[in-house]
Amino acid sequence: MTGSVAIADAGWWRRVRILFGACFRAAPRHATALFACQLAATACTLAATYGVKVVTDAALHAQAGRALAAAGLMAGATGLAAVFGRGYLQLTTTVSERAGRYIDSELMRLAGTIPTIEHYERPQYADQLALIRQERAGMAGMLNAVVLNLRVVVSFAGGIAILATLDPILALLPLFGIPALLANRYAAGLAQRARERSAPHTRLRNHLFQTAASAPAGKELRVYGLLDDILDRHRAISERVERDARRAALRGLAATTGAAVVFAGAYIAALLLVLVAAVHGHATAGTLVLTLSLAGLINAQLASAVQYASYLRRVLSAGGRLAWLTDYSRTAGPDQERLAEPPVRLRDGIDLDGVCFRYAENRVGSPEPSRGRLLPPRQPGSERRAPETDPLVLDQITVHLPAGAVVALVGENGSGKTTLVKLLSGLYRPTAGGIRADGTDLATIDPAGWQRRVSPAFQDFVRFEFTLGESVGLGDLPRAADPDAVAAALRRAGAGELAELPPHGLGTQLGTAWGGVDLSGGQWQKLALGRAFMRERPLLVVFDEPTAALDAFTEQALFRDIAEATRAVPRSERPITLLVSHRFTTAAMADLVIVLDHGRIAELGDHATLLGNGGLYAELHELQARAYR
Ligand SMILES: Nc1ncnc2c1ncn2[C@@H]1O[C@H](COP(=O)(O)OP(=O)(O)OP(=O)(O)O)[C@@H](O)[C@H]1O
Repeated sequence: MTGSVAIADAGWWRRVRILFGACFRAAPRHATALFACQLAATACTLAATYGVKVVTDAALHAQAGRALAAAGLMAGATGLAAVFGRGYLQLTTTVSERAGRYIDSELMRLAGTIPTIEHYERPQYADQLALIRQERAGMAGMLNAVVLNLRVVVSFAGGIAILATLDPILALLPLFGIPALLANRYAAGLAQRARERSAPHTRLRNHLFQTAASAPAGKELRVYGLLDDILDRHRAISERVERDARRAALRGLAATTGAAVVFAGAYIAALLLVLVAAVHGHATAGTLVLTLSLAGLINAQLASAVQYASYLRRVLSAGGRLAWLTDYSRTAGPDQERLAEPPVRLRDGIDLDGVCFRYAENRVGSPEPSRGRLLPPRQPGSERRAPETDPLVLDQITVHLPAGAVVALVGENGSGKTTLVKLLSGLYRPTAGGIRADGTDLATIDPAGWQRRVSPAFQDFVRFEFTLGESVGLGDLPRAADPDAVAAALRRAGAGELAELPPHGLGTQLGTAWGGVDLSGGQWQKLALGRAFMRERPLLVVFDEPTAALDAFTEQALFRDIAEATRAVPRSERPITLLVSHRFTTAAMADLVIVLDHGRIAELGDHATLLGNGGLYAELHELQARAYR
């Protein structure tokens, strides 16, 4: 394990390389042309500025030919600067769009390749991701930011060189711009820190907005009359964010205004110097006009430098987050070289050996190792540091899940069933203890490989608003476009009739937001079940209450079919089937029932034995049976 990963770990040079790499990889020709255009435009602007002196002096000395030629060259240089400037703008748009697309895919890839899901629940990680999403458009402007700063540097250097030829003292003028640059750096730092401080509040504000503006929450908002409450919360949190940003902006403004006054004083002094020299005949009128133009150019560049330097800083700090995410996704995953492939078939089964789990690091307010740092998930062999005070959600779970068995997991709300399912699916790693598949520790098996051999139907399944066929076919991407495979999976999920859903059967678009069809809660659940049936040779099939929206009889029939279909396959070919349900008719079909109570195994055995024991299982069974009588 490489330890914690911090934003500050990514040096400036690395950030530049990452973002430059994105721009040049996304649009190599356009990026090169963009550079050339901006440099050419800058050179033309400087040439046109110097032309002012030549034209003025030639006119005053009645050198009409020289004045006309210089004016013609000036006009040409100005025209060319405008053409290059337009070309530059066009190229900037193209490069930014393509680099933005490239960075978006990179972000999706990085966030999605971390094999476990613990990081999604860590506040610090969520804040960083929210900031990355906010700043991702800015990252694509890296090339633009560099080129604009380069233009400022070239204009400055050119301006100084020309001023030095007029009077060496005038070359000192740009030095008075340094306080402005420092003040800008200070102001940008203040604004950045304010943004980082506000990240959790901004995230909450976005959540409130999404809640108030999204369709799924619409029903409860109306029925419970929650809108005003949400608006109040949104207003309060927004004011807090804005107050912090305003305070930082005011302090920054005070610093940059002071620095601007310093430059204005130097500007006036330079003009007086040339004016006095002109009055005494030591400088020509052309020199005076050129000094005026150059001082104006430098002043404009200075204002731009302040803006562009802060733009570059922002882009680079966003680049730092991208570098952080790159490192985080690399260190969060296990060492690929030491990983084994999952077994082809389970011969013995899955053993849980003293498995403990706590969500310690994910809790809001859990101690941070250090500012801005995140601990990657535990690697094999290293114990996670979790405060002893945090409750264990799973405590000393030791059980053997025999190969080919149908196992039911029952227990009251919050007893740890879903958590156990996620551990078995390789989405979390145990805080202590181990899980072994045919004797091999899951921590040493490639998590992505293991997850490819798990067929899950989760309680909080996703409603993929694609076509109906795609929504089911996603369960096994290589066969996603095979209508026979999709229809068969739907039949196994007890939803064969959905294959004929009007108007286009499997080709029917789902989701009214896309002009498609909406399904009932139960139908959406059956699609999620269908996805779980797509995989051909899973080692573990998990149904984590995917039938909560189905009536008891449908659920019973469905699980009976699943159990029968499983048992029809030779035992050596069967996956382990894990059923999580609150209905005891379902548990009765299992070979083995695990009763969880407050994260511990309360009872273990088959339905008949557990009923005979007269323990928690029998008690809950009796309660439910009474409710149905
Ligand atoms: N992401 C999380 N972060 C922190 N705590 C969590 C998280 N998910 C679950 N918990 C806690 O872990 C405990 C077990 O939750 P789990 O979802 O595993 O229970 P369950 O038996 O599946 O419940 P249910 O029957 O209601 O689905 C609960 O106390 C819950 O509050």
